Amino acid sequence: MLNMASSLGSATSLNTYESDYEADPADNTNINVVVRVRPLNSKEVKTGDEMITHFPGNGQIWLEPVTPKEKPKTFTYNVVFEPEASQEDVLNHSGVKRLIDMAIDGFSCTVFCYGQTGSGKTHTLTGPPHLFEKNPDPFASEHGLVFRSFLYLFDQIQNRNDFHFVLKASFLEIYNEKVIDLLNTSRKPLAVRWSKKSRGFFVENLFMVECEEFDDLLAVLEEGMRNRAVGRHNMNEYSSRSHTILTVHITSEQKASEQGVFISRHGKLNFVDLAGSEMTKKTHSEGKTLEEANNINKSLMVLGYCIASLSDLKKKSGHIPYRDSKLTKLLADSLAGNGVTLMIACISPAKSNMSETLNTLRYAARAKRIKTKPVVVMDPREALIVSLKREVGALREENMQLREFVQVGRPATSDLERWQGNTVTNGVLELPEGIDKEKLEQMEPTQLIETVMKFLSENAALRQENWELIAVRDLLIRDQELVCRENERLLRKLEDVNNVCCRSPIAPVRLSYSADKLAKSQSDDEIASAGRRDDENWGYDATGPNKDKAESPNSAQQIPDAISKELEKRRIGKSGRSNISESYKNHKRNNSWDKVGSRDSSGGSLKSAGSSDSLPTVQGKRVVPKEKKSSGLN
Ligand SMILES: Nc1ncnc2c1ncn2[C@@H]1O[C@H](COP(=O)(O)OP(=O)(O)OP(=O)(O)O)[C@@H](O)[C@H]1O
Repeated sequence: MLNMASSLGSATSLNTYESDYEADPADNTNINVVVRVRPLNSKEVKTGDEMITHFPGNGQIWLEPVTPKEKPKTFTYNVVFEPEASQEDVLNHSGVKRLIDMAIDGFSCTVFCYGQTGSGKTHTLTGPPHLFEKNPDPFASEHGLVFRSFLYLFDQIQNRNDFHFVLKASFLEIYNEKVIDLLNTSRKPLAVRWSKKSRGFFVENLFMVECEEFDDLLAVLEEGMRNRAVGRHNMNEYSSRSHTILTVHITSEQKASEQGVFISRHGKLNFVDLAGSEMTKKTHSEGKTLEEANNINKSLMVLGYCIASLSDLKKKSGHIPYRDSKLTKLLADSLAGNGVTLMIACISPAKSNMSETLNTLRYAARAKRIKTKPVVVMDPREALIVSLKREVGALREENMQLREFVQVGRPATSDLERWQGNTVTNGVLELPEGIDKEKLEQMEPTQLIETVMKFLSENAALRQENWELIAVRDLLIRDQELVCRENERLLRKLEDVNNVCCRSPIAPVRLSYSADKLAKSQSDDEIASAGRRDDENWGYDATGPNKDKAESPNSAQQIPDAISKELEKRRIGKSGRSNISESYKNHKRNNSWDKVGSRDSSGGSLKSAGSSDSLPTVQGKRVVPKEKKSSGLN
């Protein structure tokens, strides 16, 4: 494979290309441009034409200067395919596989071949025309990118078991500025119209063939290839006299819920074989061929203007003359819209074609600067609801985490199921019970607005609830810090008291035990329980002197004042804790959480959170989560 290594094998050019494709498709993406150089043809070899193309690697190509005074002209692209590159190399290294993957995911993708007449555009896309005559051999090594892409497409589709795919194909040509359906033998010109809905041009009444199997797609390719306009001129035996667009529409449906709700995406894969620009003097065109050549050159010129304007940032916001030709109308979306585009610039290596080759390389360099903004094609209503549901899902997740943090408890299982049943998994909308996709499509605009409004208000309510929960969480954190500080202070004091008591002859030895115990208790809960133990030890009830103190060896009267004071303070600490419980009681909720708390007797329930089923106060304000408003779609 002669110089393949220097271009294809050069990791930089390939890696650069592939990393471009791996970028987030939602970001602006440049049109990817690769160059394919055909070998010298027999005529050129016979006339002793020289090769002027050189391949230094890294996606570079340079052309020998015609005169010694001139400098060599160097261009850089994503990949350069040298004359020895095979059809399989083009499939594997042009980035077309990535394009097919994206089309399956719902993007609109286009591969187009550009170049002078006889430079190898048709050869690259479909292979030589004889492949489609009589009984085509499906295993011929000359099959081009389209055939190989179909195989790859079917392979990929078969690997995606969770999707249901519907493939439809159309094949048209633009011949002398008329759009002809290549799958309809009547050859009646079709109109190109603007669709308000899709905000793009489309061909009216274009025949679409549903393709269940690979053979169906192949049949479309063969039929179109047989019907397209081909002519003969001085530079090409089988010269395409028209631009052709073969489109595979890929509709994927993914099951989104057990209720039989599906989310559908509409990807598209266009293969555009442009007719070659020609110098009529060189091709010796006349009569019909001359008229064809003029039309071809005119539409390519408009395409050139569009590409030049789109690649120039200053002009991009201005007028782009898409409407000046049928070709640019139909390619508008691929060039600057929501699509992903790959341009294969085909060139001849011969010195005799130097000026055309230079033109093609300049054209390609300009196209490389164009950015598109790929988006997945989805029903706008579905897309809006998917994004709202995703937001609701995120808020609910946050809400649950916050509830757990403030120990309010998880929502009831039934609530959880209801929520989870309506979340968005892997970008897929799970529509609520009772609403199916068909219903959604039939919804009146007012009904749809109502639905969206419900989602919005639910989002707002959840957000509000989350804010309140955050406030409660912060309060609890502050409270916990205070209790900890109080703890430490008490421990220090108790140690002091212990020291004093140890020195005193009336001090009970057990005090040091209490102090040790307390030193171990870090949390406020432990303080409370340690307090109880001490109280028992001392025969002292936290709420007052023990009734049975007479029976106790350590009556209240025996407690030194300092210790009594400390214990009193401890009750303050305890009451600090119980203040929170009190405020929980004060703010008993009247929403579904109540039920959760009362129903759930496990660790996360309201009861376990301070033996109360109410919420705390924040700066004297009641913190009561808004009663959960159901959107009706949950
Ligand atoms: N990479 C290649 N390897 C071998 N032969 C090639 C290659 N590219 C082109 N050819 C041959 O060169 C000739 C012209 O190619 P092709 O018809 O594909 O050119 P084209 O650019 O489509 O021309 P036109 O614009 O006139 O339709 C064909 O015979 C084709 O088989």
